[in-house]
Amino acid sequence: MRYITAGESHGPELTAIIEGLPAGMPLTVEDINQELARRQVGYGRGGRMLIESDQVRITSGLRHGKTLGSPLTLVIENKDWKNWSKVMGIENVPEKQKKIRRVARPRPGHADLAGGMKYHQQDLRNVLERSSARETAMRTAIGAVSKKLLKELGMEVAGHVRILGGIEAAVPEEISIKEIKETAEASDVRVIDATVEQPIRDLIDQTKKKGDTIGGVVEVLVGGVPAGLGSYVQWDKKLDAKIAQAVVSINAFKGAEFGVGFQAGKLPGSAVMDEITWDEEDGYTRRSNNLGGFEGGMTNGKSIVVRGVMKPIPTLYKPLKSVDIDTKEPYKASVERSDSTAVPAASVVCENVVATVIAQEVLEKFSSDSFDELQQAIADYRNYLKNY
Ligand SMILES: Cc1cc2nc3c(=O)[nH]c(=O)nc-3n(C[C@H](O)[C@H](O)[C@H](O)COP(=O)(O)O)c2cc1C
Ligand SMILES: C=C(O[C@@H]1CC(C(=O)O)=C[C@@H](OP(=O)(O)O)[C@H]1O)C(=O)O
Repeated sequence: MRYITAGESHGPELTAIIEGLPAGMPLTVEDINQELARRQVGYGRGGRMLIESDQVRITSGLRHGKTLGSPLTLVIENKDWKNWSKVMGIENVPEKQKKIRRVARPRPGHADLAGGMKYHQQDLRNVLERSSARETAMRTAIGAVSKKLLKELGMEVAGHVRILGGIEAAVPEEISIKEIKETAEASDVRVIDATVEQPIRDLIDQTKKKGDTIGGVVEVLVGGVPAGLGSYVQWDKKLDAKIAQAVVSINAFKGAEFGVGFQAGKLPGSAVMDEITWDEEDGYTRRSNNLGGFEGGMTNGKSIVVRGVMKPIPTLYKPLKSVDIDTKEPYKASVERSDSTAVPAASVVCENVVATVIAQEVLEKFSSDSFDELQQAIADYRNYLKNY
């Protein structure tokens, strides 16, 4: 399965084409819209989320609720476009009506300056329009399709906020598929929970008042994943590495860790490796899951546990020092309307990019021209693993 996304933050719409889905997979617009709505939650977001109410339109690849195996095209309208059409000027705008809203004072932490240098742009709006995290709405839509595929094959993906601006949330010690199912069912609540808690709201309010921003850590859990997805035979076949790339590709994400993660650098081997056991019912298993479900770049049958760290939002209402690219004089950075924090939304994005990578891996490993063929192949493989 491969895909490409397109669209500017204040352009008319976001688009994606996904190719390589099996034919005959059940899918509805609601499966995707539900996920898009989850991404829009969270206290601390700016005015844009009041304008958008993301809904997908499917324009190819689906017929009467089932995929056709042909490219699936997804479209999400930017409601804000109507306020920006004269600034964006995609269609011919008469000279007199043109608006520019040029950005010439790059924001530290954003793509503005490096992007302007690289693409020879003197209006940094030409950079920020595409580098904006608006694009994560479409990656969430693609993830929703992936999640649907995984769910039909017995794999659950859930995500939640672990840390927001230094305030920590609790998680279950041992993670099993049952717990992930519960987490998935409760995940809307848990995603919202992180910011409905008064101390966190207070922190966001205070931060906003100071003109500052906050980041955090999100966690994604994937249960029901069979052992043997990914491979050790070549560096670019390692599934944990592919997931790490997907996580760090989310705007503002600066790192990924699995299981005990960076703590592994401080712990003895006895507290990190997951001892192997066997029983009649399940075959091989482990009592612990310190390695987050990966050994040798392959899933080992335990739940995948991956965390990503999101830096604070770079646009500050109390702007940081920057330089005007015309005069080279020191100036405060430009301020575009902005979020104070977007960690709860980003946890939904993280779930969805992880789901996409796993779905791609499943489709690569198993016969998948048709969905029933894929279901059979996974059932046979699970049976094989049990008897190994
Ligand atoms: C859901 C989400 C919402 C975001 N909202 C904003 C925002 O309102 N203002 C802003 O400056 N950055 C925002 N960001 C972060 C920037 O898009 C990001 O920092 C920027 O593109 C530079 O990329 P980098 O941080 O990965 O280097 C958001 C990120 C995500 C995931
Ligand atoms: C539009 C979204 O996030 C945007 C991401 C973003 C950025 O710089 O990354 C800046 C803001 O855009 P605007 O300037 O239009 O308010 C956010 O609202 C979204 O999440 O759908």
